[in-house]
Amino acid sequence: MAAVKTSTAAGDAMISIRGVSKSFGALKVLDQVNLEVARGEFLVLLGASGCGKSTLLNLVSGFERATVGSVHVNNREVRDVDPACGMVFQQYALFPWKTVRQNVEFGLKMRGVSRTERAKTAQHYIEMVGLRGFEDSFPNALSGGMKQRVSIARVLANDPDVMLFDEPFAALDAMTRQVLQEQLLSIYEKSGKTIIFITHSIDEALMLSTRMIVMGAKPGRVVQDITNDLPHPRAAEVQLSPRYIELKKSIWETVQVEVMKGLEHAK
Ligand SMILES: Nc1ncnc2c1ncn2[C@@H]1O[C@H](COP(=O)(O)OP(=O)(O)OP(=O)(O)O)[C@@H](O)[C@H]1O
Repeated sequence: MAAVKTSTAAGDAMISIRGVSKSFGALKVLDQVNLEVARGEFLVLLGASGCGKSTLLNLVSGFERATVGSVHVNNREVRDVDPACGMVFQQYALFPWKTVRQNVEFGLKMRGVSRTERAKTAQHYIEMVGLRGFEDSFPNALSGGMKQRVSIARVLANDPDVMLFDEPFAALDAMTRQVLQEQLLSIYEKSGKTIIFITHSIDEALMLSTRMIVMGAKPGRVVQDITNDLPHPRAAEVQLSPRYIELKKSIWETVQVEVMKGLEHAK
């Protein structure tokens, strides 16, 4: 699959997190995180609840600033909310008073893209996520899975360098989740976007990623960095392969140790 091409060669990092620590008052949430994400990589962040995954994503998107260290996206230091990054949240964050088309067009309208051009772009992405026929529907008439597809189309329409996903499928039922995983995978394989994706599901991480980071807690830091070399294009059958099971076992052991440590701390 030509678009799935990552490189960690110096200077080719799309995202550079350098010596980043983050505290909220007295609480140190991240400690000395160093992470380079290559252009076209699909990086999944795993780790116990509260280890700082969302905080790390918020630092990349510019919603938060590091206490120490710096974050660069496409060679530019992140100092504010950055249009180079598109974010998809667990809760859909759609405008309830706008139709599907208006939601998808929103960022383009803000950037002054002409009416014809944005209608064309919105239609392209609405169809890509399988929502043809729902252009004029309002969010409250859509299922959770459909709303999440609108969120994905909206981010894609803005054509960001980086797409950030904070547990986007966590609230969905298992079947819808699998369909959306397959759609996202196919979009990734075609677009070659750089992605950081948070999940609590090791299977979701293995299905989607090219690389997985397990974070430890208190304070949050990187404890395991694994390349996911399962071949693309991926389908559900990959879960039966010996390599899948080997990778799953390795991650599971680390995640389990970190979760147990978290529970000990909480006593
Ligand atoms: N704005 C904030 N102010 C104060 N504390 C915060 C803030 N944002 C996050 N925290 C704290 O930082 C820690 C890490 O939170 P974060 O949401 O990054 O973890 P997480 O790994 O994404 O958790 P989960 O998997 O449960 O979503 C938590 O203890 C949280 O309470």
